[in-house]
Amino acid sequence: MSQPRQELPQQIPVVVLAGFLGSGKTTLLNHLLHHGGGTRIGAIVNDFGSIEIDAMAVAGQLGDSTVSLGNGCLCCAVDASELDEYLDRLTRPSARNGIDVIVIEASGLAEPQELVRMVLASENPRIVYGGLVEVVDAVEFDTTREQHPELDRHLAIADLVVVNKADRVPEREHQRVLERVRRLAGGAAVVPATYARVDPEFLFDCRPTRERIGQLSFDDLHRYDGDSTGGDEHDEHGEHEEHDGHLHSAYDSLSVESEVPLDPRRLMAFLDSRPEGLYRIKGYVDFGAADTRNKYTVHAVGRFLRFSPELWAPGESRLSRLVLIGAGIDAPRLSKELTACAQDAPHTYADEHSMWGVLRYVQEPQDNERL
Ligand SMILES: Nc1nc2c(ncn2[C@@H]2O[C@H](COP(=O)(O)OP(=O)(O)OP(=O)(O)O)[C@@H](O)[C@H]2O)c(=O)[nH]1
Repeated sequence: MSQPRQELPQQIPVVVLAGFLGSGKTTLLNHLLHHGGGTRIGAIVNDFGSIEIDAMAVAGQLGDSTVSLGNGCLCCAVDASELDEYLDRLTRPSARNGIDVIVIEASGLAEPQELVRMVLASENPRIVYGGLVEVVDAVEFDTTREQHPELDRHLAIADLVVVNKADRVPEREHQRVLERVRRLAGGAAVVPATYARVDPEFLFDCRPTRERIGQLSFDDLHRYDGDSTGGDEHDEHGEHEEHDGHLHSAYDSLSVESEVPLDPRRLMAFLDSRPEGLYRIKGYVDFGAADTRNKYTVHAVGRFLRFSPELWAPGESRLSRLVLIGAGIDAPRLSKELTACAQDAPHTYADEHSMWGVLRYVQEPQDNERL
C-alpha cells in the first residue's frame, strides 16, 4: 500500500529540559551550547522569579537565539500563547537559517508534563516535539523525592534522564541512585553524568563540524560513529575522549544498512522491545511496497520515538540506514535482529495495515493528544 503523505517542511525539534532546583539544567544547557559542534541551539529559558539568573548564565552564547521567560513559571500559564510567541520568534525564517534545535529549560518548579503538552499543542508548523530530558541531582535524590513526590511521575514520563553530580557521591551510592532511577523511569534512557557532560547526540542530531546543507546525511552519522572502515555493520567501544565537539564516553554503537526494504511490523516489534541501555536510534528506513513514495527518518531517544516521512528524492538510492548508540547493549545481537527486519518478499504488494504501527509515531502538525 502506498501511503500518500504530504511532505512536511523540515521541522525544528523542541526538547524540554526539566529537573528540580539546582539539579544541573543550566549546566546541561551550557554544555550543549559548547559541545554541540556547529549545531545552533535556540534556548527558551524559564526562570522563576524576577532575576533572570539562568538567562544570564547562558547569555553571550546565543545572541538573538535566547529568549527568556522571566516572568513566572511557564507551566502555570493558562494557555500556550506566550510560549508560541517565543517559538515563533525563534523559528522565523530570518532566525531559522541558524537554528537547528530549540531547548526549553524549564524552571525547577515547572511541571514537565504541562510543558510537553504546550509544545505538542503549539500550532507552529515549523516545530516538532523532540522529547523530555529530566536532570536528577544524585546527591539530593532521596531528599528531593521526599519533598517532591511528583519527581517519580516526572521520571516516569521522561525520555532521557541525566543522573548528574556523579563526582559528589561515592560510586556505590551513585550506582544505587542509578538503579532506583532506572526502575522509576521505566523504558527511558538513564545516563550518569558529572557537570551534565552527556553526548549532545543523545538529545538531538548535531550538525557536523563542516557545514551541511539539508538533511543530516548518513555519512554525518557515520562520522560521529568514529569508524571510517565502512561495511554493513560495525561495533565501536568509545573511550572517554572528546573530539570534533562530541563527547565520547564508553558507549557502544552499531550501524546497519539494508538494501532490502524493512518490514514495518518487524521493525516495530524490534523497536517495541528495544533494550534499556539503547539511548539513541537515528537514520532512515525504506519500507518498500508499504510506502513507495516516502523514506522514514527515525529519531529515538530512550523511549521517545518519532518517524518523519519525506519524499524520496528523484534517483535517490532506496536504502535503510540506522545508527544505534547505547551502553551495555549486545551490539551483534541487535544488528542481527535489525537485519532480520528485512522483508522476505520486498516486491509483493504490502497489506494495507502493515504501516499502522509506524504511523502511530508520525507526528502530525495537529497532533496534541500524546500525553
Ligand atoms: N560538583 C558538581 N556540581 C555541579 C554539577 N552539575 C552542576 N553543578 C553545580 O550545581 C549548581 C546548580 O547547577 P545549575 O546548572 O545552575 O542547576 P539548575 O538545575 O539550572 O538550577 P535551577 O535553575 O536553580 O533549577 C551550580 O553551581 C553548578 O555549577 C556536577 O555534576 N557536579
